[in-house]
Amino acid sequence: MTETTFDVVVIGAGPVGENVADRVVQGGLTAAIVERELVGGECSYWACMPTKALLRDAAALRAVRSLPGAGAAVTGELDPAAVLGRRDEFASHWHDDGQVDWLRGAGIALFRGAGRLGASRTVEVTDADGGTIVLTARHAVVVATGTSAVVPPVPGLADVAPWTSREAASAQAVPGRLAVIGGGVVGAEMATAYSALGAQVTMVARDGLLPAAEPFASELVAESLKAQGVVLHLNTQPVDVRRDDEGTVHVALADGTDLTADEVLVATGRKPNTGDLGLENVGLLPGDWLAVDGTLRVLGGDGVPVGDGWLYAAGDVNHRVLLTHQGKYQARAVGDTIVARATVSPVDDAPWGRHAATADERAVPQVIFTDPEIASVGYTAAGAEAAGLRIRSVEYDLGAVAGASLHADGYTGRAAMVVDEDRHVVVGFTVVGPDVAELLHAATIAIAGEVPLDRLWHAVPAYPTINEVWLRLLETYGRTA
Ligand SMILES: Cc1cc2nc3c(=O)[nH]c(=O)nc-3n(C[C@H](O)[C@H](O)[C@H](O)COP(=O)(O)OP(=O)(O)OC[C@H]3O[C@@H](n4cnc5c(N)ncnc54)[C@H](O)[C@@H]3O)c2cc1C
Ligand SMILES: NC(=O)c1ccc[n+]([C@@H]2O[C@H](COP(=O)([O-])OP(=O)(O)OC[C@H]3O[C@@H](n4cnc5c(N)ncnc54)[C@H](O)[C@@H]3O)[C@@H](O)[C@H]2O)c1
Repeated sequence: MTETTFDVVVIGAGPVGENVADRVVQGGLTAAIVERELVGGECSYWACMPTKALLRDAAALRAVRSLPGAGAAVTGELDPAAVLGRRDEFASHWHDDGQVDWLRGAGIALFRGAGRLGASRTVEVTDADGGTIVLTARHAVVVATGTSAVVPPVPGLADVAPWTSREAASAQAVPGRLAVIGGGVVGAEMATAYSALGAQVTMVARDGLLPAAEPFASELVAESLKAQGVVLHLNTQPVDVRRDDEGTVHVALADGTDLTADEVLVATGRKPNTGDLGLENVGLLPGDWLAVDGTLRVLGGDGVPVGDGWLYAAGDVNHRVLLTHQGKYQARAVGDTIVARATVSPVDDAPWGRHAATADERAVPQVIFTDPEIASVGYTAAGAEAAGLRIRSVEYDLGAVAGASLHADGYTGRAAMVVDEDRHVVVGFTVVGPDVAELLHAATIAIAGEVPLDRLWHAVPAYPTINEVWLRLLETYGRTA
């Protein structure tokens, strides 16, 4: 007979659900995971990995072409079919056998089907044939069901079979003309990728390009996209969309412009996968984001944990941070918390404690893989001021750093360091430029470690690396002691 009672039941086998289940099993509990599509989730098949595979070849080509000797060795153009083929490998050809093997090896029971919350501590799983099974959790149910793309209610848009991030990540051919609606991270990365793959790309960015980034970083990406031939329509939005008999999509914008394209990508944000999760059975509204407390227990409308605190939510679905690495960080914290509570051990949920996901508020790193790349962690200057911090922000021209000028001819980039003037620690860092992604972790450590500025002077960057920008930023700020 199939076992149906486990210490922990996790709904959603994306990167976050997998890590929660693994963590509780490592802590000595039993775990089941419920998945309605592919084990590995959005990130593995339709988000992080395939989109970065779409971007990587063009980035490598740009790097080579920025050097006269190496550039002379490049005699051909990017091969889109080879790029798409390598992307297919990174998406495991949309098969999850490898991840299922990993679950088995980790001692996690997999139930394929859609999970719905039932009465206290139960999850009903409905498989593809309509069969159902009810799982019971002794200690906790964790919702890690992620998000889906939002398609805004623009007249005609839903009828033209628009691409969402899923189609952009998994397309088997490059369209001749691609219209991108949305100037956020998905829109900017996919405009970069498809433009390099040969599409004529038009972007509609209602709130400007990458509005959450430092303005100098967004501006450099906008300039670069334009230089690549991408047409940007900023601060306007589509008001009507239709596809004609020849298959061409017509997008009418609020400013009176009419665009034409072969495909239209909608990249206007995400909604939580909670519409059919049985939230009504625990007193919550279907379709809502799941609000959580400091240990990621789901809160009811009264701000009190649902039931006696048996329901948790981690990853995108709790709306804290929509990034894989941050969701996996939450997974480690929530997994350890569930084990601690199950074994009646102390829970350390004080800031930076083992069971608190404090970095979600203060030290979230992100790399946007545009050309140039934007790497940031913590606050932007505007974000810090909005949070009420007394800050000073200093900037430095990255092209003036010896390591950067060596890295590529005509290297263009910029960095900013946001300092909390009351505590003399770095609370934000942004760098934009070619190949800056791998620079980021030093800043993450400085912010999460709250390293005093005086001590940062003793963290000497090697010469001649791009990391010397740290020294230049400190010199621009000036010594405090
Ligand atoms: C195009 C794109 C590119 C991105 N690139 C990056 C990047 O480079 N770096 C980064 O850090 N983040 C990136 N992200 C964000 C990243 O994909 C998410 O933060 C991450 O996938 C969240 O993980 P998760 O486990 O919470 O949810 P998901 O990965 O969405 O997994 C949730 C899983 O739950 C399953 N599920 C949902 N409902 C049910 C149910 N009722 N029953 C059973 N199973 C269910 C789903 O099928 C899915 O497998 C990107 C996002 C997009 C859209
Ligand atoms: N490299 C990475 O880390 C990476 C890559 C891709 C996605 N992600 C994550 O995925 C999440 C989703 O990304 P996203 O780009 O879909 O969302 P987003 O929230 O970053 O951007 C959506 C954009 O769409 C615009 N918009 C909304 N409605 C619109 C309309 N009707 N017309 C025109 N524009 C409209 C908004 O102004 C906004 O700038 C992000 O939170 C991001 O963290 C991360």
